[in-house]
Amino acid sequence: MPARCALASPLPSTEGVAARRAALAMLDAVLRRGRTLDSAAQGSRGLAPADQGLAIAIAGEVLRRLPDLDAMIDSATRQRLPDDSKARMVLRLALAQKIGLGTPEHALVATALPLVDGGPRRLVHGVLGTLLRRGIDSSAPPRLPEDVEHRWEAAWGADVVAAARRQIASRPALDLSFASAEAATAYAADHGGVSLATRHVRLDNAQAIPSLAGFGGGGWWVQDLAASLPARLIPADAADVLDLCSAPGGKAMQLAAAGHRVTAVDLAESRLKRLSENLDRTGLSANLVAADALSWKPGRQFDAVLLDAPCSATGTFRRHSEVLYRARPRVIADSAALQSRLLARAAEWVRPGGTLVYSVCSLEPQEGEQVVADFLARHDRFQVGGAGPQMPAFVAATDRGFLRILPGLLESEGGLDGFFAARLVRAAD
Ligand SMILES: C[S@@+](CC[C@H](N)C(=O)[O-])C[C@H]1O[C@@H](n2cnc3c(N)ncnc32)[C@H](O)[C@@H]1O
Repeated sequence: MPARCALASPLPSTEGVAARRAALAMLDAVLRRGRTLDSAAQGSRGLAPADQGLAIAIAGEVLRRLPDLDAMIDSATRQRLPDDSKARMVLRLALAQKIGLGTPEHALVATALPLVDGGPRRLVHGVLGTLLRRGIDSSAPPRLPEDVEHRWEAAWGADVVAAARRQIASRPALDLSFASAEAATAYAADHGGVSLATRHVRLDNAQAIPSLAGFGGGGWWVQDLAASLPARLIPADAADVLDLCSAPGGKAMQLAAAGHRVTAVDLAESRLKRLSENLDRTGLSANLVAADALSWKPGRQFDAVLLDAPCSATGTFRRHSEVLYRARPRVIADSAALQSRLLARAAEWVRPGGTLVYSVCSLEPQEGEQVVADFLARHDRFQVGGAGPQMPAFVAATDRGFLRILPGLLESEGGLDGFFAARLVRAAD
């Protein structure tokens, strides 16, 4: 039997309320105003670090479990609460803490009710009490939003959707990319990590990144293993490489560490500043250019061009679950249109016989396979080049020669972000 909640006497303390209030503000910014959780969290910088961390954790749990939380709430109300009503938001917050953070029931009630003071306090109290008394079964992995499940099932099949549900429920491992292969192997051995590819180490720990061994030394940077794959498509002998849409620079650092001469272009000055700081920390170098890739003219062609285009980022749904709510069909279509323009532009800077790599951290075929298929239909001097010799063995090219990383791959090792990449080779003149 589930424990009964002492609903008649919620704790009088306001301890923990500030964190919940901040979580509420973050969710409002994300769900109503389309912000990312990272940027919404900037608004709570005045909080004590522990409270801010708790607020982000609670908001993250809500975003991971929203469809299930809403189904629970709807099962306990006679009239459906509007999606953006405060009562629904506060109930989501409380239930997510119960399921995802194991918060005791008396603390849930005590921290939920002050959030609706002067508002629907009785309603929230009643619904929460009903649900807690009924008992919350969270044994099944969370469902993704219905439209996303339909879209991904049509594109990738039911098994991939089931794997995505399992992935969103679990905390992703931390992947580090290293400047040197030897350093990665030694780090994995010394710090209990696993190396799943050259220059890669996966750590299964939740330490803050700056407190990890070697952070100050700059021998590594944080980069999901899937995000490290596109740079591995650049041929080792390409001396002069253009990295378009480069910031914050995970791929630029890989390229610089592999010995390529890198020109890194990005539109956003603030993000280029982060790239510059990342290069400083790692002791790597690249020529940085703040420019719009759609209009910038480099004045020469390159041995290889990497275009890691802006996208819906739905492949990062494990760590940034809000992407599932932002990636509406219109957003995906607009994004695909921009990607097509950027890819056509990038192709102009590839020398005859050179390589063009296109990538997106998206699970939408419209932004991956479709963009490249449309490009190839209009650019007969480019052909698909396949996975190439630097790819880890667990990655196989698809029938069309593309790389497509889906939920379920390496699941027992902790999985990867969803990703798409294609290596295109320009015919020699
Ligand atoms: C997916 S992120 C790139 C991540 C980066 N390649 C890395 O490995 O860290 C996309 C980047 O494209 C940049 N961007 C968007 N539109 C652009 C444009 N028209 N020209 C240049 N950069 C652009 C954004 O500022 C953003 O930094």
